[in-house]
Amino acid sequence: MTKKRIYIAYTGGTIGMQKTDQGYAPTAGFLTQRVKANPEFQRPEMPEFAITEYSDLMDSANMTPQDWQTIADDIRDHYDDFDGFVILHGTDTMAFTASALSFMLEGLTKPVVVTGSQIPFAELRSDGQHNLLNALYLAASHPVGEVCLFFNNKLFRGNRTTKVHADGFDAFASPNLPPLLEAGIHIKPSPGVQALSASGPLKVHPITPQPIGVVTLYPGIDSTVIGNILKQPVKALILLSFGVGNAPQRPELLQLFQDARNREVIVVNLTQCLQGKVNMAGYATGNALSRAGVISGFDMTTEAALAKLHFLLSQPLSFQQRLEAMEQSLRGELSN
Ligand SMILES: NC(=O)C[C@H](N)C(=O)O
Repeated sequence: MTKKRIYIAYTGGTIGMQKTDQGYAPTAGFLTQRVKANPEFQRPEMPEFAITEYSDLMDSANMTPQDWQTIADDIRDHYDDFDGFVILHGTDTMAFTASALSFMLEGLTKPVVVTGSQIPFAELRSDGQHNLLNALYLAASHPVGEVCLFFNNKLFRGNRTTKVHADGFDAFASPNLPPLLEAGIHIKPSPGVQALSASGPLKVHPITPQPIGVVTLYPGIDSTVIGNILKQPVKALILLSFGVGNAPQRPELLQLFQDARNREVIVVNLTQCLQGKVNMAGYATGNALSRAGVISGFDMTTEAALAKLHFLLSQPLSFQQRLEAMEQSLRGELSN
């Protein structure tokens, strides 16, 4: 049987870092050489793979929407020649990149698995070898046609993930959707969780930087704080509200949201709780937001909503079309 071929795009992150005087930083050539020399990656059960190391290896804290575009274009350029894709990426903004790629890659029928590590590949007790080995193996043996994130034995839908641990191996969670697969002694799907199924062809959408505000509500927050964010040239605001989508019911605050809507600024309501979804019909304090033109983000993560807003604002759509798309599931990113 011919072996599957997987394309590895190495963008940077701790997985390939070495210690420097200023702390960990990526080093050109180092990870690629270590992976190729590691016999585990050459086992007969493993797929063939090719590694492309990006010229500007980065700590993912430095990633921008232009970098999301570079990765998406790279996948497009190699799409026909490979059976699946593994993106090696820093963990800090991995959930943002996985979310952005999910929107940019429409009609995906091959797996794109984003992974990385908390300890560099070359160090003692690194989770890098384990994560990369599993990501490669799953991309070849369990080919789901969607953008996933693999970390610590779980394959998640990428746009459902969030980084929840700064220094533990269990760094990612998918609070509102169980993992697609869990890799224990056996590799098992989660009951009731269906992978996405597109029929292709692949279409890569452009994404450009967009001015988007994010504000976390807190008791007694002054309306001018929010008013000032809305005064900037923002095109959208993510409101991280209380509970099922509640905010202080103050006339001047509600007026700010109404004015934003009239100026065609998208205001999306997400809950600041880790789990559960926005329901603005639940309480008068949430209902007032919806009457002021705030739309629901349901159970999207902040990362998914931020990436989706970038995506929608980068497409030639009307304000109304963007509002509607925000409240619909485009790539399995929300349940409404
Ligand atoms: N574990 C990591 O990869 C963290 C690193 N700062 C990054 O995001 O690139």
